[in-house]
Amino acid sequence: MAIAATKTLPLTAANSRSLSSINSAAFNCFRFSSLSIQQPSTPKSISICTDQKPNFRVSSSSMSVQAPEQSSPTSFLDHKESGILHFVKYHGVGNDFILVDNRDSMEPKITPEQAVKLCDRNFGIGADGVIFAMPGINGTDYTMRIFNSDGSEPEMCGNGVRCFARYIAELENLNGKQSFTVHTGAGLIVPEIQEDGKVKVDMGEPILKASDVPTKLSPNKDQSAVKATLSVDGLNWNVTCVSMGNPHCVTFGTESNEDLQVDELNLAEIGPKFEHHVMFPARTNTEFVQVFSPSHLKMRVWERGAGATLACGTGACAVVVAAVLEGRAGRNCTVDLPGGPLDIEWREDDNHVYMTGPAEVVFYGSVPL
Ligand SMILES: N[C@@H](CCC[C@H](N)C(=O)O)C(=O)O
Repeated sequence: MAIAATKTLPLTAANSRSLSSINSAAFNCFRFSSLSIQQPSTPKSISICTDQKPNFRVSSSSMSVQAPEQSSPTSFLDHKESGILHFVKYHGVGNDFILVDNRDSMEPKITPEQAVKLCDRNFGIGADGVIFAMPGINGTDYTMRIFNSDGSEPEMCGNGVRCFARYIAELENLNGKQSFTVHTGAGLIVPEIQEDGKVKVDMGEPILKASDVPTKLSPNKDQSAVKATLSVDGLNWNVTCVSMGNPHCVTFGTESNEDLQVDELNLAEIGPKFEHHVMFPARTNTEFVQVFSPSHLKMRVWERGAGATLACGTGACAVVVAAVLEGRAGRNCTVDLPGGPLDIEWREDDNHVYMTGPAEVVFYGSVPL
């Protein structure tokens, strides 16, 4: 698949609509030729583009740059040529997604096969998944659907829904409203954009009933699979299975080694053995966890349909639920992931899990389909 415009294409201020009001990401703006894209500057080099004051800078001496023009009212996000997919790439602590404006249809603009190609890190844009912003159903403001990088469709994505919230805030004038409702395969999810730009998400209640996670592991008396034994290649792992709408298998260690050193794990070798284990009929995401203190955990993740990623939001939620159920941590934790930390609270009064973390634009682009 030919990528027409990705990270390297020229930029225009015409596409800089309302960025300053919606996030802290800094953008350098360029204009030459008819192709357009925005690209974040280095984090310390702040150049915010607004419709009022276009501000152009060039990072490469080989680029030919025209004088700044007044921004047109047409946004980059409003372009709708047929056969071209406009997207914005976001990441949430390193878990990266291609966001697609699908608000005019309940049919995803690309197929799972196209998603696999776009997610390819060598031959495509590169991402852990593709997320579609769709019209709301059942009285919700929006619907979020996602394809994993292998083309499978999960029920939910925690880092993805934070990116989704920031994307919606960029696409629409929310009139000061910072919170909205999102229908997902995991039910109702409610993100709220905070003043510092981070997004706090009501992730709903965890599902603990083993058959609903789903896992075939023998359930405890209360139907949960907490501190169950999972045999992988002759090694007995202690696992707790939690669904946050999507399935998670959380482990703090094996029978012979209760305290994992997560950096020592060969994820690429053991991850797929958990993902495709016969005990998980819908496959599973797996979190390997190290406990620093009752409020500070560290995890690495092998995701269903995406492999080793830098972060998993639903996974971090499942980890805190499992840690509480196993008596290893309290209900408020910081979870360190390879891409950065997330704050997770499993609230006692409503049984909901709340996740707080960042979501950032990486770049804007277009690709022929
Ligand atoms: N990274 C996501 C989870 C994405 C879905 C997952 N791979 C699955 O198949 O369940 C997150 O941040 O939650």
